[in-house]
Amino acid sequence: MTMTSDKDRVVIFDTTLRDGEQSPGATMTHNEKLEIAGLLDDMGVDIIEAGFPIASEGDFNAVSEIAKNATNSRICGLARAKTGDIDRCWEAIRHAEKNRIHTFIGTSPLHRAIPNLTMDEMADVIHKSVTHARNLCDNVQWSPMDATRTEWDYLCRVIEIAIKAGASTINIPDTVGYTAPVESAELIKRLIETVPGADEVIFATHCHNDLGMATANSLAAVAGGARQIECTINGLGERAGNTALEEVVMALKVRNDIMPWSTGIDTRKIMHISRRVAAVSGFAVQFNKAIVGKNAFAHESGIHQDGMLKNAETFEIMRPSDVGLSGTSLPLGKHSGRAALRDKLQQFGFEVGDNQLRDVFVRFKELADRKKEVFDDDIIALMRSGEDAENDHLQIVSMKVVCGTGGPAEATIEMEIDGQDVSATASGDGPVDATFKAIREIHPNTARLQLYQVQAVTEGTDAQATVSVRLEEDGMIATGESANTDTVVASAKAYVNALNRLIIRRGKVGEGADTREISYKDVT
Ligand SMILES: CC(=O)SCCNC(=O)CCNC(=O)[C@H](O)C(C)(C)COP(=O)(O)OP(=O)(O)OC[C@H]1O[C@@H](n2cnc3c(N)ncnc32)[C@H](O)[C@@H]1OP(=O)(O)O
Ligand SMILES: CC(C)C(=O)C(=O)O
Repeated sequence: MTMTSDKDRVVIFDTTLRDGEQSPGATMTHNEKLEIAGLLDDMGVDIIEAGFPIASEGDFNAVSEIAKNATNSRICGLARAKTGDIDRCWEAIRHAEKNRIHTFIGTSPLHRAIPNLTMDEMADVIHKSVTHARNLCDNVQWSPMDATRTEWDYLCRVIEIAIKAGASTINIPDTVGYTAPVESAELIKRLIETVPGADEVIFATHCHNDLGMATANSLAAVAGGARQIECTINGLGERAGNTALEEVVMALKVRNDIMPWSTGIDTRKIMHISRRVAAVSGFAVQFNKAIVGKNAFAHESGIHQDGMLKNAETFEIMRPSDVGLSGTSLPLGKHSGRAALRDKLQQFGFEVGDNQLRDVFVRFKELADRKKEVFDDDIIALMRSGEDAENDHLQIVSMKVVCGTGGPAEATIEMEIDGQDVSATASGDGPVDATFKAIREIHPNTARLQLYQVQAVTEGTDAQATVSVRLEEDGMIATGESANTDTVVASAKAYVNALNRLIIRRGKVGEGADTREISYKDVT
């Protein structure tokens, strides 16, 4: 058993509802915020930054209600270095069992220029604002916004002022995602070594992902001595986003050997909250997003699928169940191999021998070359359309259909009949009618079309259509089915499948049952 002391514990501060909501277009409704806050509370987030109460009535109401409902998490509100902001924030969070005022001001030269304050004037504002917050709430966090572009001496000076005024958490924001891991670790380490009183407070890291380094910078800051990570679900946040909660939490769990710090997060709740945040914010998660992306536990290529079927550790460093997924997914596609195909067929109850597998695999690859993704239904349709294929009397070699406005459709079909190539061209009322007429020219018959049915079995414009055809001849019924991304091709194959079965039936009715001469047209 691993023993964890307080100094090894990393506090998770989630700001999905504040910085996350600042993403253009990510605004959440009151009830959605309450729902997400409930999920954060339930998954073990230590501190929820629920909003910026001065920003609007809506924000104030949401923060207030979240504060009243919280059961485990500490509820925090953001406030500028202004008495009015801080008072409003306190009003919203005061009913929480555990609360925090987070007040901030931009300390870098660029940000000092905005309110046009000298270094001394800003130092005074910081002293007054933190003191005011501390008089209201016994848990105050202070942030020098744009800390990573603030002069070293000034940064040390203002942090010391905030600590002396009563802040118990000092957050070091990399507001514009400018820092890099080595620098991030070094900055926190030097601040803790240099600033008087630093060892009595918790240092936090708040990173943005403008250069794609937010997760790395946050973990480096922890290595440097920070013990609070500010983050959001799915990495939602201003511009390129904030540090993703799921990434830092899982990194600390999976690589605890080199990053021996723990969090209180129940990681099995990650996937659910990720999906809910994506749904309510309208920000879909990119497919290849670490931990929560659709492909994070999916393997399409044959070598990987084969490895996964033999030992999941070959290509996965964490178990899907660790993040709340029921399992790995092995979607079939053009890069898949026989091992995964056989496994998928077995799941559907198809036990195939090596020869049949070889045959299905060839047709599967043909399909995968035409389709982006091969769905389960595609595989079932593929198996159905392949039944009896070896005994087929009539086989389509190629077909070309021209249709559109301004004239009847025309179909040219080339078929192989007992090793002989034959072709015919026919026109008809639409592409399917022309196709069936061309087939009838090649293989004349009196079979009546009883049923023609098209069904899209998979999604999208490249969906496979399954076509069913039922023929009746002298009281004998034969059905054929085929699936293809091209509905007309599926129709032709289904029709030919039905004819093939009819031919077999004719043979079975009795010797000489099929007395009609089958005339084939030679290829010209
Ligand atoms: C890096 C971050 O994420 S910081 C948080 C950013 N989040 C937000 O801004 C979302 C919520 N904000 C809002 O709803 C609005 O900006 C409000 C209500 C806070 C303020 O609205 P307005 O009064 O209309 O001001 P506006 O947004 O145009 O400008 C911000 C003002 O705050 C001042 N300001 C900015 N940061 C601070 C600070 N930490 N302390 C004191 N004043 C500040 C600016 O100098 C500017 O002042 P001015 O109006 O005297 O020029
Ligand atoms: C308010 C602060 C912490 C912030 O969001 C930032 O600097 O990015």
